[in-house]
Amino acid sequence: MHRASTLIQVVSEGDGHLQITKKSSNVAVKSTTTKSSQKSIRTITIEEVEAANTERKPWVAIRGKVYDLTNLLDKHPGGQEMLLLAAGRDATAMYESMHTDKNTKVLNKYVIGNLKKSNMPQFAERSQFSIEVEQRVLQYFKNKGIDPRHAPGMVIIYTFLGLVFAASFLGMFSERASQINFLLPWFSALVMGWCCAMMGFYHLHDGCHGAFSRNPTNWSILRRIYECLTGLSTTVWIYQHGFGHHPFTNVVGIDPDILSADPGIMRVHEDQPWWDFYGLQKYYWLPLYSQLVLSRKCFEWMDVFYYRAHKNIPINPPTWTEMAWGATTMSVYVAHHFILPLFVFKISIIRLILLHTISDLTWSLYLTLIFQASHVNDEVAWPKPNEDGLITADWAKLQVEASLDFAHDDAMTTFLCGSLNYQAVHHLFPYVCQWHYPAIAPIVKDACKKHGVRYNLKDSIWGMIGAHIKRINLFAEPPTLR
Ligand code: HEM
Repeated sequence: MHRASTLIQVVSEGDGHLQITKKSSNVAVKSTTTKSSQKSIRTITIEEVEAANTERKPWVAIRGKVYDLTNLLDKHPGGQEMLLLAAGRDATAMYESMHTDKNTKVLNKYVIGNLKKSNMPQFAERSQFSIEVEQRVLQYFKNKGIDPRHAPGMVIIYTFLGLVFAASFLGMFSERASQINFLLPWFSALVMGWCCAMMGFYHLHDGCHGAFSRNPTNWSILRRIYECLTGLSTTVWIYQHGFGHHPFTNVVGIDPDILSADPGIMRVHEDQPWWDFYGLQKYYWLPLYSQLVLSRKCFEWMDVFYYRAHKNIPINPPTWTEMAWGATTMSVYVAHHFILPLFVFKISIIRLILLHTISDLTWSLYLTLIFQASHVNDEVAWPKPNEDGLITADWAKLQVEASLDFAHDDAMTTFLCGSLNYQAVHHLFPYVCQWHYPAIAPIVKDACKKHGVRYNLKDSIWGMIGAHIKRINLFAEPPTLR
């Protein structure tokens, strides 16, 4: 949960003095101190932090301070890999959404300086709502005597999806399946697409958020299973989703999950300038959503190895371990997705391409509709930083208000959406296992009611999809006509 303290910006002055500016939601206090009175503190630029993004020099900036994580690498309870992915950037919002004050006390041992100026938006001080909702949710787990990540029942779902994958794979490619019914391989391709989307909600989501058990090895196992079976990179997903979308939900031009670049593929917010082709978005959004998986399969490894960035998010140089994992999981994927069907099951290349296409289209549409619709609609908030890069509301409030929940208490919808119908709860507590969302949602809703935070909720999934289509159609009109 969010652990914001007073914002501190330290700006080095040419005369050897440090100018320290403290900002809170209501006050701005200025004080000046000399370098000699703060011997260990030096001013570090964001460019220096960005260059320190490797195992040999892993720095990170959080709330105006810069930390050297070298001595934390082997001790981090969340594992070395996660720290190395986060290094070389201002990771304030991501760090605060996953850690507590207790963790920050440990982190303070590694401070090496003050950040001159961040290049990422900063959120306002923590509100009473943020403090209370966290305390009450953690108290719930304390009363139950369980860790928020503890949910052994998830293994049943992971295994079930693995079995569906195996069955649909055989249905798509084995000779026996087409002998049973000539339509069976095509139906199996649809099931395979659904299953891959579901593995995105379960294996990928839980593994990358570290939301299943406290053991980073288990997170890694989930990630590698997903990569082997689907051919997609979980590393890119951690950058896009974990370091981009979650900390900066719905911030136009910053949240990489929302199609809001200029010129972007779609226009979903008034701050995006108008281009004539947006007039056609009410026709092309569906085909656009349907190609997501294919384009990711084709291009995302280039983001890691060639561009070293995914949209606006810099990607760190991959470690040897990461490269070895990438090579292994991709080999497994190519072996079972292409070599086995072509050379063992002896199906034609055209048939292989058609079956994969059906599977990928189903997968893309299922996944994209759910994650786009729950953030892109008229009901949610669209936080906007001011000229100083400050977002004046607190992070926790905006996480709730920038999400649209749907179909609470419908267990089947919860299963089919990987609990993302509890989107606000997921955003507030990304490290809590999804198994617990239905139980903690009433606590969150009650805290929202008490503190006047808007909780957006639709009765059914169709209500949410309807709200999404309405927004797409609205922004397909030139601004002057609306
Ligand atoms: C900016 C990047 C990060 C920094 C600087 C950081 C730092 C820390 C620190 C200092 C601690 C306390 C260590 C201790 O008590 O000895 C901690 C704990 C932890 N971190 Fe991180 N971390 C980062 C990213 C992550 C990520 C991306 C994850 C997982 C996805 C993660 C998962 C954890 C977990 C599970 C704990 C234990 C929490 C607990 O005490 O209950 N961390 N981290």
